[in-house]
Amino acid sequence: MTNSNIVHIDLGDRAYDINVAHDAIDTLGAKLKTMFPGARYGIVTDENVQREQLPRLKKALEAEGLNYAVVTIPAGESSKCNAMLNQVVEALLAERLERTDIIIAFGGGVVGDLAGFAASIIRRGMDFVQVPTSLLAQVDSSVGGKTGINSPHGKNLIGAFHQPRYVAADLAALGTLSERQFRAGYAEMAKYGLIDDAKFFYWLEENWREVFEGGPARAEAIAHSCRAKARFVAADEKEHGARALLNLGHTFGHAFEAVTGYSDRLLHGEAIAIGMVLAHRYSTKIGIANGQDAVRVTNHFKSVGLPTELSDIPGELASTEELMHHIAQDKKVSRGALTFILTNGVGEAFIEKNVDPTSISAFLEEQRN
Ligand SMILES: NC(=O)c1ccc[n+]([C@@H]2O[C@H](COP(=O)([O-])OP(=O)(O)OC[C@H]3O[C@@H](n4cnc5c(N)ncnc54)[C@H](O)[C@@H]3O)[C@@H](O)[C@H]2O)c1
Ligand SMILES: O=C(O)C(=O)C[C@@H](O)[C@H](O)[C@H](O)COP(=O)(O)O
Ligand SMILES: [Zn+2]
Repeated sequence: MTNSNIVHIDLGDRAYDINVAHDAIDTLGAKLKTMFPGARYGIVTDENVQREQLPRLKKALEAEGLNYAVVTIPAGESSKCNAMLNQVVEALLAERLERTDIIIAFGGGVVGDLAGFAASIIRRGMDFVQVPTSLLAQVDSSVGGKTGINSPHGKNLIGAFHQPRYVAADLAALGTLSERQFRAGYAEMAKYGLIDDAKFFYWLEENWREVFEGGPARAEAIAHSCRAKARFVAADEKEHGARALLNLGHTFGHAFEAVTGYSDRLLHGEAIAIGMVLAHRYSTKIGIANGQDAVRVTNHFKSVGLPTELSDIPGELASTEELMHHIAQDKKVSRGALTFILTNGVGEAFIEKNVDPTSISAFLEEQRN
């Protein structure tokens, strides 16, 4: 792992940088002033981030004389919905932001996905900047241009690819994030190791305590994750191929989020942790992975305090039939056939098309017991 804190996303005329630094918010005003001379800013944030981190961002913008308006949404996954999208769009229009002004998504993945989608449709498309303040958003959602909202029909079913112009991942902002939210983000970080970087997963097994504590190990792990995501996005921006590997654990996980009502009963990262364990177990069941890796992943996630079992999902679990109903709405479904990200072992994930739904349903039934 290198020490560079600027990660470049190589996307031709849509290329941009991620600045991973302790002062990424404090230096943002000067950066924006250079990138977007004369622009006004529409900051979209949630109530927690407004309370804990907005004063820093305001100070950075005011120091450069930048003009801004703030739109605040309730915190949590339930805000990633059509009604809130509408409110945010109307609020930004009421501020008379012009097409050449800039939207700033200031918060976790919920704010990033929602504000990014709003930016993609307001005045047929405005530029936006991501300022991710949760671990999950810093290592995953702020990078790559997937924006959108949930539908009662399924997770992230309404959205657009819309790349940010810049990402400021401020390490100091993580100081006010709760431990549960940090753990949820850690699941997406570990995902990069499980996909194609076994060395990184083994490193995390050894160093996760330091990553949780903060300091150089955390900074290194976040920058490493951004470089991994940058590689997948640059190679396959709109998920025609290898980018689907970033969906490891998500076909199961998104169904768990849907049946728990997109609520804080189960956070996205928690759902994905269970989903990744299940992807390893299913791969073992069909004889393509050795069961030791499924146990290894389960044990690591248990050590950090992440859920790994269907029984870890709070409340009464929906029927297998209902879970399969949501799995059938996955965006990777094509001509009615399921696609899953399966694995030959840690760091050896691959895309499997034409997965038999009855086999997944039987597997989920087994996992309930
Ligand atoms: N677009 C993508 O590529 C992508 C990738 C992964 C996940 N996602 C999406 O991201 C969302 C999850 O993101 P998330 O885990 O960041 O959830 P989130 O946005 O709900 O943030 C988690 C919680 O932490 C709070 N918070 C955030 N930063 C804080 C800080 N610095 N101090 C105090 N509190 C803080 C928020 O208010 C919220 O309550 C899901 O909707 C998921 O689908 C998108
Ligand atoms: O960036 C991607 O590509 C991902 O799949 C990252 C995922 O962690 C993220 O949860 C994403 O929002 C899922 O995308 P979806 O297309 O399955 O909704
Ligand atoms: Zn995810």
